[in-house]
Amino acid sequence: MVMRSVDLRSDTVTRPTDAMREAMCGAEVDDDVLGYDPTARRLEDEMAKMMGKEAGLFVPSGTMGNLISVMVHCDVRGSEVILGDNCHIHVYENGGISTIGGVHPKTIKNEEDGTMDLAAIEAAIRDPKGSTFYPSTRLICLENTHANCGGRCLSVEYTERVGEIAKRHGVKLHIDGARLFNASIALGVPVHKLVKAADSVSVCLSKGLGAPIGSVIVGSQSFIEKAKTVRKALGGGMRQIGVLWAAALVALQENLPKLQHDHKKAKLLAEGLNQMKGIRVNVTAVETNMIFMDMEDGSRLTAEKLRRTLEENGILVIPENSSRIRMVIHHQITTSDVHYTLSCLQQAVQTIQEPSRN
Ligand SMILES: Cc1ncc(COP(=O)(O)O)c(C=O)c1O
Ligand SMILES: C[C@@H](O)[C@H](N)C(=O)O
Repeated sequence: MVMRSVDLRSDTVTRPTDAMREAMCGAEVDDDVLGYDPTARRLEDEMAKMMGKEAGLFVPSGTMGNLISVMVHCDVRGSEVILGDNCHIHVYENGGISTIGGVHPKTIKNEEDGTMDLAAIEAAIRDPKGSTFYPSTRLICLENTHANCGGRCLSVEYTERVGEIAKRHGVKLHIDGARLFNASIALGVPVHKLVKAADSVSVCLSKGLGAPIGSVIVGSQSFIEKAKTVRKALGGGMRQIGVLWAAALVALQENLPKLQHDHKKAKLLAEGLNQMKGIRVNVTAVETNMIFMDMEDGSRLTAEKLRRTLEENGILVIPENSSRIRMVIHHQITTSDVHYTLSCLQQAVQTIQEPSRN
């Protein structure tokens, strides 16, 4: 019997569509190290235009996009970057900005909504007069949407305020925009407005947009030229990348309009989960495609028990910790998959909490 499969582990799990595979087969390509792959160039220019920046550069992953951006902005020894203590760059990128980039992190507490307190950001900027002892602050990093805060969106107003602080102190601003398009759709704001204050942005096409691989960093022409050199040094210079970018172009056309449906399905799932005994979801905090499902104390529910039961029903999720599960909606999750997940979870919760009844 073929087991139904519902993969809620992340929006990075999507498979290329037939249209993407077709585009990959017929992609126009060239050596992107010795010159410019024409398909890559087309998408880099298109992304830069969408973001309101001068230029763009393909990178194989969002991790590399962030690392390159930090290394270009912090190209002097003793540089320091201000970033959230729960942001992807600090938590999930192997400490690359320090171990590879040689950049010192100065973390500030991420609030539940993904922001960092504005006063705390400004207070964290080192006084240049103290340069005998202190690292020198060269960059502030934001993350929009904020993955570890449950896909929360940073507003234009907040981003502009951080940009003003950065400008006031001669510091650059980078946005990890892995899911920037989700923020744009959720807020009803074009992406170029969300990143106007940023000197650089890293945007993933391999997340909600459903491309099989790839991110793009955008910024000034001179920033992108330096980024290209750092990308090569990191081994990210690739040859006929048009094969990959062709899929990303299709993803941009096919899936951008679908993000709003991902958000609606996330809300539907969150509301259904919240009805279950022993389960708690902050439904208001579900702004985009991510849901954090918490098990209440005394509920006899654990993330591992639920993960295992769901897996037995073909539903894949990732526990955040012993009493929290993350679920991420993407364009290959149907509304029927959401209902199936809810009914399997309802059954699991009942079985675990009232074993005598079954
Ligand atoms: C917010 C955020 N930034 C960056 C990344 C890194 O992207 P990649 O997995 O392509 O390295 C991810 C996850 O993948 C992410 O969720
Ligand atoms: C786990 C993390 O690296 C990935 N960005 C995700 O959200 O799935």
